[in-house]
Amino acid sequence: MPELSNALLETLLEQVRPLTARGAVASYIPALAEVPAHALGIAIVTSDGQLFQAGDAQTRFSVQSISKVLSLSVALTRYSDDEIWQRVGKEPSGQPFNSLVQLELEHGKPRNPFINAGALVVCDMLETRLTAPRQRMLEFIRQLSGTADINYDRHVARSEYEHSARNAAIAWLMKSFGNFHNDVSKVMQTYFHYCALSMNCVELARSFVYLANQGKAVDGTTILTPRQARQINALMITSGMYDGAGEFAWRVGMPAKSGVGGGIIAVIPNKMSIAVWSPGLDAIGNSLAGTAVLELLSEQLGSSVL
Ligand SMILES: NC(=O)CC[C@H](N)C(=O)O
Repeated sequence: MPELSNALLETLLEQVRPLTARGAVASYIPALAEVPAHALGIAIVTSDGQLFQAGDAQTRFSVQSISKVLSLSVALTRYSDDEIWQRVGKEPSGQPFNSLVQLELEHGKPRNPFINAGALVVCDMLETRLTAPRQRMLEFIRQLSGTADINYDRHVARSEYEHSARNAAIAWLMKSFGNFHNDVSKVMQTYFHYCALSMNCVELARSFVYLANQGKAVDGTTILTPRQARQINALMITSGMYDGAGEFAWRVGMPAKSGVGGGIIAVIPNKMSIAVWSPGLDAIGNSLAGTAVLELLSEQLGSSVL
């Protein structure tokens, strides 16, 4: 296995760079379409704290659905397992991330916490038990990343709120089944702010080390139990890439979570956390070049979980 180095990561980025021209930047949230389409970055933080990076690893972008892992993690510290899993499932959806069809058929219980419906239920739970859920998330991510100036991109959050018909439909449908307890627009605002967290690859890779390190953050603090960290990794393998989870597992073989901002966070348990960013998306909404970099990396390292 080759040694990890910044030079190795540079080489991988150069190999996939042509793909940055092929993906489509998300435009259904207008503010997301304003990003530089050809950006490409990667950062790795190993479980013993080494950092490797290449390309646009220090440019912040909208983490979008990567935040669904963070909100679930906070929920796991405030709710018992039973309370969470009676309201949201653990199965892959096989459907687009913002689909309504399955939700109607399954009586308002989302398949998993990593599709929009599931994350909205998790935000609804946080709204019930936290006095200031937005502030709590900022404190959480600042602690995980060791970076005090991480913030929400209010322009992106507002843009999402102005184009929220589908998420609102999802939330109201769940409310009609009794699986949504708080005010819909209040919870959506929290959800959109979480999606609008603005972070770079280095900050993301550092933050998600807790999933590679059995629940312990970079600074050694316990965030989750080893069992909870393993369970989140399991959910990421089966549902982190939406209806592309099977293809992604086949190509890359790592637990991962994508966002329509073009970021992907991936984990090799007990070894490292990896953040990649390239805004061009495939038809499912996963970063095209980002997936390709992770595929090359897993081949190069000969190391994945599968
Ligand atoms: N896949 C994503 O990143 C989707 C998140 C986005 N904020 C939405 O709700 O549609």
